[in-house]
Amino acid sequence: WQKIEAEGLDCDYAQLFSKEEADNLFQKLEEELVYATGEEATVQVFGKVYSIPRKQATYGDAGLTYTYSGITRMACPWTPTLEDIRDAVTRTTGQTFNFVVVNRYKDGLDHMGEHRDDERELDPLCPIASVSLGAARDFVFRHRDARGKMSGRRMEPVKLELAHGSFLLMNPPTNTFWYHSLPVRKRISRPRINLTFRRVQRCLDRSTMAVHSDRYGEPASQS
Ligand SMILES: O=C(O)CCC(=O)C(=O)O
Ligand SMILES: [Fe+2]
Repeated sequence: WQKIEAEGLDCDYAQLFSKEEADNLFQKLEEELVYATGEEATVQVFGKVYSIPRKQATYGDAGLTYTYSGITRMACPWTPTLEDIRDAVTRTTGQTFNFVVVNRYKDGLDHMGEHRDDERELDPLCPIASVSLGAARDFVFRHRDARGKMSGRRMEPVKLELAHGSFLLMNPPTNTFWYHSLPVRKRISRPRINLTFRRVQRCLDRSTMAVHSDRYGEPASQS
């Protein structure tokens, strides 16, 4: 295990699967997973609709939904491979998860803009567990007070590479103080699948849900 720490940032990183296991899981997920299309493959930013620069799917326990960037996603029922990975993550962390967000990046042009996973329906005490399969990609954390020209503080971003078969545990309060992104990397031609296991609380009053506007994918720094 590798501990990744900064002020308000607390993560653990490890190689969870061997290359053979990870190859096998990637292949099975390519066969099993169905990605969102239509309105579910879009985000809304200040009322404008954008398609996301990657493919996305949500799986989890029956009846769970998850709202971000103005769109409510229904959980599809767990697939056998997602259950296997979820159970491996639970054995490693001692935490249970009822939901997973899947992101598939077809190559280095697909990316995810800077955001926090701070939706109201997430259990704030539960870490977010991120499993990466396929092409290794850079992952960047930036402190909320060190974003943009007018930022009050100079704090170095925290950068790491998420390898094939790797596991990143983002512990509280990381998601309160740090934004994260998966920047464009033009030289990468192979696909990557990322799974973020979460604990979602049921039946939140809609009026208490945060509406998010910063996840649609830009700006992304270039390699
Ligand atoms: O692909 C990744 O590693 C990041 C995914 C992510 O941040 C998210 O799903 O919220
Ligand atoms: Fe995220």
